[in-house]
Amino acid sequence: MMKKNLALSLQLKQVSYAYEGKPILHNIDWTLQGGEITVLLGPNGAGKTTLLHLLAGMKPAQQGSILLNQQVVHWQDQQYKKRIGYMMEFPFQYPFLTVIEIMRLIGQLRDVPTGQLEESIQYWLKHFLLESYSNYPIGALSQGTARRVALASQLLHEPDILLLDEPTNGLDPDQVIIVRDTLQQYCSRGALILLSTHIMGLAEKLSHQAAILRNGRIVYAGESDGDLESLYVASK
Ligand SMILES: Nc1ncnc2c1ncn2[C@@H]1O[C@H](COP(=O)(O)OP(=O)(O)OP(=O)(O)O)[C@@H](O)[C@H]1O
Repeated sequence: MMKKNLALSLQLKQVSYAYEGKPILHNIDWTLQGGEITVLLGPNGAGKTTLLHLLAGMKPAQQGSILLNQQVVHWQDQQYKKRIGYMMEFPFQYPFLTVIEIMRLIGQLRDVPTGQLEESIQYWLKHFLLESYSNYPIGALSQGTARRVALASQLLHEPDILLLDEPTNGLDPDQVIIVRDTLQQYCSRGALILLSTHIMGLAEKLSHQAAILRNGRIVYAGESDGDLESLYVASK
């Protein structure tokens, strides 16, 4: 069993968010810890992606704040962003770039030194069985392959906070296992991992902590060693 990394925490304090006046997240109070995988569950439209956007610094919280190790972080803080890997639900907007091109681009944007970047790219390509696709355009890949590229791309700068929006969508069972094992290994180094998923089996196998978001409110947050599905149903 991995150890908690008490030196790393991410906290939402009274965070609210609305789209065009329509409230989506309501006064969220929630703390995530390094060395743990936390899973975020909730029905379609509950606000999971919006919450991940706020943690990734893609947009500012309209009320409340986000704290890294008890210090408030500004949503555009570049030092904060360098510590984050964010695998989005629909990750790639550049279908004509090849796998290696997109990985280089993302690594460069994250300031990974060139030599280290090439080494890291080769490591993760091999790890996710992607070597034979390195010169394929992203747009020519299956959904599952593209998602593995997306995850590999977010690990190049070795972030200690990893946010993942439905990371196993479109993956076959073998690939789900590779992703699961990768996240467990990565977490055991002390990283903080938060993923949203609709797949209860994955959530139960993978996570240490779980939260259930319904209508923009966290209705459960705690350890996920029990029967998450029953908890989920009971939280309606
Ligand atoms: N850019 C936007 N403008 C207006 N409304 C939005 C925008 N993005 C999301 N919403 C709305 O906010 C609500 C929450 O969306 P969000 O994507 O955060 O939910 P989710 O829990 O991730 O859903 P899913 O499980 O379907 O991915 C939804 O009602 C959605 O329609």
